[in-house]
Amino acid sequence: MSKSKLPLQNVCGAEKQVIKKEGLVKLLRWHFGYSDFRGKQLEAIQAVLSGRDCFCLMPTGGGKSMCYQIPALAKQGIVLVVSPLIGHDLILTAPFALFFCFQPLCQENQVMALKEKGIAAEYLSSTQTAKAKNEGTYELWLSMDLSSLAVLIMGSLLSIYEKLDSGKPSLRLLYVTPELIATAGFMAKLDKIHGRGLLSLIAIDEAHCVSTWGHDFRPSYRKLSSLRNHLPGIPVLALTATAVPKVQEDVMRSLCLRNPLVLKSSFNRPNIYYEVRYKDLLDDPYSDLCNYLKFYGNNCAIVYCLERSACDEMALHLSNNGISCAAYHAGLNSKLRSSVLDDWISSKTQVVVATVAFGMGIDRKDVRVVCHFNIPKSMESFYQESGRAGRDQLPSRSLLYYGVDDRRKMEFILGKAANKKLQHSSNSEEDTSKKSLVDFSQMVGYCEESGCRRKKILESFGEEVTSSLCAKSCDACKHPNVVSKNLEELTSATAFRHRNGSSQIYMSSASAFNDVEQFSEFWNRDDEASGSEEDISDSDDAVEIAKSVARKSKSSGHRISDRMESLQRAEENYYRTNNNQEKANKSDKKFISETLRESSKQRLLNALKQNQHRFSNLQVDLVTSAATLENECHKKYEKSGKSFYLSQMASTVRWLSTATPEQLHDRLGTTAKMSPEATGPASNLSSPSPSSFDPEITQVREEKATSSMKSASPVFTDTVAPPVLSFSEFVNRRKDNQISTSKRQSSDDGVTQGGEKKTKC
Ligand SMILES: Nc1ncnc2c1ncn2[C@@H]1O[C@H](COP(=O)(O)OP(=O)(O)OP(=O)(O)O)[C@@H](O)[C@H]1O
Ligand SMILES: [Mg+2]
Repeated sequence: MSKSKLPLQNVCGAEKQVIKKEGLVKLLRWHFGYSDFRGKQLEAIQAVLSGRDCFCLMPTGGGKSMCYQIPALAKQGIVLVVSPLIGHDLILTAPFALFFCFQPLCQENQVMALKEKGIAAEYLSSTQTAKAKNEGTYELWLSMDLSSLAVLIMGSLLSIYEKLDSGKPSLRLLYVTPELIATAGFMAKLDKIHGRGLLSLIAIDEAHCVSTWGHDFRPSYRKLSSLRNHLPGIPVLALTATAVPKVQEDVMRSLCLRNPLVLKSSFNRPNIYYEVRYKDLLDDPYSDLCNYLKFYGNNCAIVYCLERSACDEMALHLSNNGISCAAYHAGLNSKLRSSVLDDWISSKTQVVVATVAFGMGIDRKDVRVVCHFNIPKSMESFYQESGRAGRDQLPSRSLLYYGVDDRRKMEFILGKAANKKLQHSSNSEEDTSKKSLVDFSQMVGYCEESGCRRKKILESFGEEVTSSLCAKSCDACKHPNVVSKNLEELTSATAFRHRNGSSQIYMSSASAFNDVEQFSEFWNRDDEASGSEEDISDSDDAVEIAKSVARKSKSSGHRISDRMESLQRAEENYYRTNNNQEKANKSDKKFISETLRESSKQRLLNALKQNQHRFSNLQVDLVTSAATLENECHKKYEKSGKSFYLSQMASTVRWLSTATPEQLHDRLGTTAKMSPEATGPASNLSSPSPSSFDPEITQVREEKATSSMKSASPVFTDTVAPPVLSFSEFVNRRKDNQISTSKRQSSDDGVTQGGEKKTKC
């Protein structure tokens, strides 16, 4: 509902004087309905209103936008808000991307929300796209040659420019992208507006993007450094939620802030409970996640996976288990993405399974669970992504599934990216290339070291805290015994894999990663101007999505406490079972139950089904094959115990995702036959053979087809099958490994943080 304006003179008096709190609170209440300012909001607002630069670090969902929205209402003039594009949201080549660029949803979203409140706000460029779409001219745009297109776009921009040029523009907030700032035309416009004394503040949101040391560096942000000299006398407000001390300094220097007021709130998100579960110790991580999500009924969740194909597979698995969910990633066409998002925002689906490209600018406040099914690339990314939970400040959860193979895979990808960067960069950039691996090691520490998880997050941002701050709201503080038991098991169960060559799966198959597109959604952002097809949000999506967000986002607050209670109970049960199991294990550590064996067979069967498209030339009965593989593991590890059996099981499941038909054939022995056309190399794997007809396989294919899934998982053509060692071989290797582990630990002692024992395997 539109509201009349509060007279500005009552709020903001003479320049360079501290603006009284009462007047600002009045604006906050009047326009936004909030009773008081949060955290450092008031200080930031007062600083910029008095003409001072300000660097403001506030946690995710902390309310940074308010720090420039209130000044826009309290003082005459226009507030220029710069915020980034989403990942690779450009579909056209650079020059036209400036105009066609798909405005961050946060801009669209914020502008619409502000307009609904009667606050005059605009964003430049995608307004034209939206208009064109509404007028049915969008298709026409796409078919036009570039010069006519440019003329048309420039014409459309004029309406906003006209507003800016009018004697006394009523505009309060103007949202733009850094790319637009870098153009001579727009800069000239800004000069004019500034010359007429109409610019009151420059706000740079997500300011960490300016730093090559930040987790989300964007070259276009670098160009913002010229703003300070170009527009003298205008205060600059830099805002971010994720910047370690080094990045903070880099941001302030790069943006040429002068004597800024530096405001740092704690990064702590007290309403988020942090937990890590270990894939290598779970019978079936997929089922575990299913059970976890089921406790939430219809609550809202995001599950992040590393690859698009993994998103598809996970979404299929969750759906098959009765969870309403859908996959969302850049590999889907824009219509499908739009409808997936629409359904999630309107609560038609409960869970979105997505790559990390999903989330930025989607201000759904009531996300109760954020799950990372693969380890994120850095603590900053993890904080930002997990921070999408509980923006309404209500209890929420972050759950990370950690797997040793995932860690190796990520190390490989980051290493490869760093090498690639080094080849194309100067020596001065060498440090930043290596940085990604250093950042990642922090994330590994979060998973593999004991001690409070919250403390680790906060310390990674340079914040010193005591564990008591956590108040048992992470698994390590709430269930320390279970966590240390898990870490011990993880160490012993995976130690031998260090030496038996399983890491070769990634190291020897570098060619398999040539399909970088698979991963570029999370690491290739510094390539913005390339016009990559990695557009997670193209124009029509952006407009529709933002509208949906504004229209349909509804909180289900009153049901949350009930659900949190039931989750609490479920969690207690989980740990009780775990504790009981620990006791049971003490009495008979080696026991591998029939139930466990059955679920292992099922797990192998699922893995075979998921990878069946690559084994299409192999004549096998899937159920028999699963049983053969399970039996092989059981024979070898029956006497050595459950952990080893589970570890081998996990290893075999992963091996199935990379093995060639020949390798599987060799391992299955007489239970499998190669069809005649399979005698050549793995080149014909993707063409289904008529002889491979199997109703079960066909059903899986159909399911995949109907859900528009792509069988895009990378094919590792030269993988090495992990040998199933005999028990004596295993013990010998383990002994060797323990010796090398103890050597490594003694050399590590000097660098172990906080006196905590390292449990890296
Ligand atoms: N003083 C306040 N009192 C209550 N709610 C507030 C206050 N200030 C902001 N909010 C609300 O908090 C939510 C998060 O705000 P905002 O989007 O500005 O967070 P942010 O710090 O920019 O987060 P992110 O880092 O994720 O972008 C919004 O719904 C906003 O309306
Ligand atoms: Mg924000």
